[in-house]
Amino acid sequence: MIQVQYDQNLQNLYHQNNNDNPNNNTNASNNNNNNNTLIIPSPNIIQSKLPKKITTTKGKYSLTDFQILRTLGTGSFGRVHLVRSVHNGRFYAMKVLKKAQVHKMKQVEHTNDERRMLKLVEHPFIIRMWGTFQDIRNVFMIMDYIEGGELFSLLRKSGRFPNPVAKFYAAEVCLALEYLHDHNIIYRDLKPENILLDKNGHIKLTDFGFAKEVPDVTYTLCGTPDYIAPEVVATKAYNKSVDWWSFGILIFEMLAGFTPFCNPNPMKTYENILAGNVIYPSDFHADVLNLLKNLITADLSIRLGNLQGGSQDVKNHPWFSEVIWERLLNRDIETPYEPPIQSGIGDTSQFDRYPEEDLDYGIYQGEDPYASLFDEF
Ligand SMILES: Nc1ncnc2c1ncn2[C@@H]1O[C@H](COP(=O)(O)OP(=O)(O)OP(=O)(O)O)[C@@H](O)[C@H]1O
Repeated sequence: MIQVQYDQNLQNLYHQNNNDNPNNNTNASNNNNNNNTLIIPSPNIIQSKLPKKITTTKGKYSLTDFQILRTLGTGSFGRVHLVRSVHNGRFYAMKVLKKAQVHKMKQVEHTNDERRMLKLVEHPFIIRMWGTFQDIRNVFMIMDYIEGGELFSLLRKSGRFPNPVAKFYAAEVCLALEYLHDHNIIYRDLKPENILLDKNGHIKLTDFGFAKEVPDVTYTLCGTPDYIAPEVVATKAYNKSVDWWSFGILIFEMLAGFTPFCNPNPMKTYENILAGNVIYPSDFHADVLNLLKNLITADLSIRLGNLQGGSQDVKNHPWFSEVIWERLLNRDIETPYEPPIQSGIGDTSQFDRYPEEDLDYGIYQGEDPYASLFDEF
């Protein structure tokens, strides 16, 4: 395990004097008791809350605009490459999904959802997408290149994070989730692998492969076993509350170095989730213990984030009492860790090496049996 140096003081994140904090809710410790109203999902389909941007980047870019440099990560349906624009010399991440694989795994709808949502969301802690295109075999998404690597890698190198460091990352994730939920988007795949660190050490949520615009409830079983909420495992109707469950698992993992229901066999993991017994390490701070007990709970009438106060209940929890949310949102704070990278040169030192394979990109002639499925790309 490598010793990672953090700035644990995080002076800009926290108030020296709690009275200064406009968000400091002195009743915060009671928030679970006072607001324990379950938000009943509306049966009516409500209007999309996503911004109505008319700009479309379809057709604006093509493969010839980019030089492919190396693989940054692989996924179930393709891979993500570091690429360089031949026009402006800047680096981008290009996610490539194989149409045949996406179709075979019944992920066509999720892939179109991912494109649609990434095109529309705009938030400091969410990845930005610039454009998409396709050839006969693949669909391509061009995103900002986030040089600092995955939070997952930092966590594995560190073993676990000190309380203030975990709190910093959790607070930024909380703002990203709040934004998505305000726009009726459930993220559904929160985990350290999908949280990237930018060159300054701020988070960027990536991989919207399971994100969905859901005004009320949905049923699809998706996510990553260790992080899936019990109502999803039990194939019940669920809503945004599943992200707050995963948020609890994320905080637990950052502080403990492992997830609470982990088992090498995913079926056992699901059994553990349904049984719901969490053994908390004895060194967990009382505040975070209280927060986690109100996030990692199958009881939706007490799960924080799902109550009348929504995300505000989470932000007002005593564990977050020092956080100045406006400054955090403005990135006007010191981060606990700055990835050791040289900015602007496409430094990939924070990413694992993946075997490179022959690429079948850029073929436009021939039969494309999936052409009609990816119209928007
Ligand atoms: N914008 C980016 N900048 C830098 N690296 C990225 C970026 N997007 C993705 N990556 C890297 O590629 C990996 C895979 O990306 P992503 O999770 O989006 O692919 P996926 O095919 O949906 O994966 P999975 O099947 O695991 O869901 C990420 O974990 C990350 O390491």
